[in-house]
Amino acid sequence: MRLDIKICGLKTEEAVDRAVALGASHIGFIFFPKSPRNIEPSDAGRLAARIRGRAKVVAVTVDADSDLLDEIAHEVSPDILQLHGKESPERLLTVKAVYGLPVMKAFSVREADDLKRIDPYIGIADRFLFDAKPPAGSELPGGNGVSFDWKLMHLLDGSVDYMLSGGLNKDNIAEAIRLTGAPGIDVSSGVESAPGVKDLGLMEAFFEAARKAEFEAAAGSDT
Ligand SMILES: O=C(O)c1ccccc1NCC(=O)[C@H](O)[C@H](O)COP(=O)(O)O
Repeated sequence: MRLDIKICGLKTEEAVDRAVALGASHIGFIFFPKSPRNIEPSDAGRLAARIRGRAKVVAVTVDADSDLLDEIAHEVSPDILQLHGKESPERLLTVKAVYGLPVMKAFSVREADDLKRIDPYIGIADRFLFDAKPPAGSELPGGNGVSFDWKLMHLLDGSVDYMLSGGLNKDNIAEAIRLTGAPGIDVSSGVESAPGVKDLGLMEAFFEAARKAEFEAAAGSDT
């Protein structure tokens, strides 16, 4: 299976076009006003229209109310909703029923016990995203550019579908793929020159490193 690569927090036509040209499977838009990557639903809708059908459009929200989700559904027509707050399993069931969309539930991880928190969501979330815990004082639940101990992923049941996230960049992605065998990876600040500003050169280097590591992992598993 080809490795899924999600680039998150895009705000410009140039960045969206390049990410898809580089082979991004998922493009994430952030709907969280405190984030430097926040985007208005109408602007995200225009960017999403450029790439529809070529990459999955992911709407990232944090404990969003129904008004915001309605607006996103109407303006953006995302393929996937990423819930990056403290949404309960019941909230996921409601969101899935109302919008008829797959849901990727984000969890922050520091230690083994953090992975147990997914148990009530199994069979409800369509996919998980494992991110690092935000540093003390951060107002953002994601996009902090910090990693967690990737070896913890070995504790997961092999049937759990997930994206590995948190502090990934061109220099560490090969090791992250090698250690985890993750089916998907997600990056935001590791391909930025400043908070919220995507760097096309860093994006290219990230893809190159990730695809090389993917190839090497596949070659290794054949021998
Ligand atoms: O990126 C943000 O600003 C953000 C804000 C609020 C909730 C989620 C957010 N990002 C979600 C993502 O999927 C990021 O790609 C993920 O946290 C990894 O970010 P990074 O460590 O910067 O690569």
